[in-house]
Amino acid sequence: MEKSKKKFSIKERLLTFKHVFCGFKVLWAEEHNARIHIIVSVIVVILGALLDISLTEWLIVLVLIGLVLSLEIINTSIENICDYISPEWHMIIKKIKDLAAAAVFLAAMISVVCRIIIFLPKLCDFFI
Ligand SMILES: Nc1ncnc2c1ncn2[C@@H]1O[C@H](COP(=O)(O)OP(=O)(O)OP(=O)(O)O)[C@@H](O)[C@H]1O
Repeated sequence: MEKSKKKFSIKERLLTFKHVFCGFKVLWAEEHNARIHIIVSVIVVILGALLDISLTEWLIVLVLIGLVLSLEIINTSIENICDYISPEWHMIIKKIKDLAAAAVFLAAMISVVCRIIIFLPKLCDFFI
């Protein structure tokens, strides 16, 4: 049925969460880089609570966690599409996968720099 003619259903909306959890399950099971991002994110949130970072700092930390994890999910999705349409080596597939990986790397590096700016002075105050 055409999407615009479908009736709105809360049950169907709730069922979409099932697909979301399947996505997270695949990510955790198949993507080792994503596991590292998730574990580091949990550590950063715990550190944020322990070091009592400000509201603005929380917003920056949380937005960057969301950005990096979302890009990792999109990267995984792109990799899967590539593997499906072209299991053999291809120059264009290489370009597509490298670009998607570069997007995750860029966000992860910006995130690392912001975390250093936010946490390093607080960690120094705490330990010194
Ligand atoms: N079919 C292909 N054709 C050309 N190059 C490929 C192909 N598959 C993988 N590559 C190259 O190998 C790299 C790693 O691809 P792979 O699919 O193994 O991702 P990965 O090891 O899971 O990487 P990531 O750490 O970004 O998740 C790609 O960035 C690309 O340069």
